[in-house]
This record gives sequence, C-alpha cells and structure tokens, in this order.
Amino acid sequence: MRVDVVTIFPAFFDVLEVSLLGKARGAGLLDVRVHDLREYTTDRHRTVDDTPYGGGAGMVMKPEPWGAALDAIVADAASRPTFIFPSPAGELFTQATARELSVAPHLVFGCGRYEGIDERVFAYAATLGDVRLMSLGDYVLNGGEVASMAMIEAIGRLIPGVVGNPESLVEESHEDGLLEYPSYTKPAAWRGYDVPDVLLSGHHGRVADWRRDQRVARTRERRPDLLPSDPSA
Ligand SMILES: Oc1ccccc1-c1ccno1
Repeated sequence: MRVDVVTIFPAFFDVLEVSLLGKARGAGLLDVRVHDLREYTTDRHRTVDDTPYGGGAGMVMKPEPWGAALDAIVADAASRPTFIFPSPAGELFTQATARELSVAPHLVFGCGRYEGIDERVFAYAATLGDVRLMSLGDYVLNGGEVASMAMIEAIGRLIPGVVGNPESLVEESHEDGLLEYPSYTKPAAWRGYDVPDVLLSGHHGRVADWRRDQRVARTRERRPDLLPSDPSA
C-alpha cells in the first residue's frame, strides 16, 4: 500500500519511521510519503491560508497549494487513490472502515488546519479519486495530523504481514462488535491482586468461555451501543 500525507507539519509524521509501521515500511509493505503543503505555494511567504468568504473567525486553507499537491501525487500514482480528509464533519471512522481501507492500493491523507480546507478542493479531488471525509469522534482537534496518524496506524496494522502474528488481530476490541477481554501475565499474585483462577487452570475450554463472558460483560457495561438492540437478533 502507498500512503501519501499532505500537511504543513511534515515532521509530525517522523514517528512513522519507528515501531510496527517503520518495520512495515522497511519490509516494503507500506510506502509512506509525506508532503509539505508549503512546497506547493508560489509566493515568497509560502502562504497556505486566507480569510473566509462570507466573513467569520479564523482562516481557510487556500485551494491552489492543495490542487498542486494533489496533482503532484497522482502524477506518479499507479492507481486511482482514495483521498481521506480528516474532519469533524466527516463520517465516523471505525474498525470496519479501517478494514475496508486496508485493502486499498493507495491512500492520500489531506491534513487540514485553521478553519478547514476550501470546499472546492474536495470537489477537485473527486475528479482524481474517491474522497472520504473522516471523523475519529465527536470532539474537535486543531488539525488533521493526529487523526491521520491514528487512521494510518489502524489501517496499516491490518495489512497482511505487518502484524507478526495475525492471531493477535482476532478478538481485539471492535473486530467482532465486542470489547476485548482483560489480559494478565506473571506474577500470578501482585500487591494483593491475583490473576483469576480460571486462567491458571490450563482448561482451554473454560478459559475461552470466561473470556467470552468477560467481553460481553465489558461491552454491556462500557459500550452498550455496540450490542444489538434486539437481544434475539
Ligand atoms: O477536529 C478536527 C479538525 C481537523 C481535522 C480533523 C478533526 C477531527 C475531529 C475528530 N475527528 O477529526
């Protein structure tokens, strides 16, 4: 998978050189290219924003640099990309979205700042590929970089070969609509807290049943919205 990121803070994505995704890049599973939007400006001040038509507070990101950046990206693209613009006004990004996008050959993340990107950029991008405005949840960030990083990780880790043991992707929170079960490791007793006996029993069937029960109980307690409204469903 090729991933392009357009941002005014390219250094923010240096962290993608390390950890799991850094190894994935080294293994050729993930080709991440970060672009500084200011490299696509033409004035001496490298201006990327201006005042909003119709008035209002804040600044809007100018369309020209974005147009030039998207053109440069698609110019050497092997396939039509999917453009992802993090936005509080976007569709909700979920594990299902991550799985859907993990098979895309080319993703382009456009990181907005200020009051957002001129709306015409999304219309232009739609002539170059699919466009998805994506929200991580109902809260406000200062820009799209944090959201893009989270989505790149959520998507990247699902690419075959990125996570060493694919089994570790099973029974994770949200993979099948339930939260994951609690985990324990040595020592069996720690500061008066003991590991549940069933996990020390060596009885795999009982452990599986206990873990399933824990997942349902946790989901019911913390995220009842994830459970089917009709229990008979
Ligand atoms: O609040 C934002 C500002 C810019 C880009 C994205 C966001 C956002 C908020 C929640 N998910 O994404």
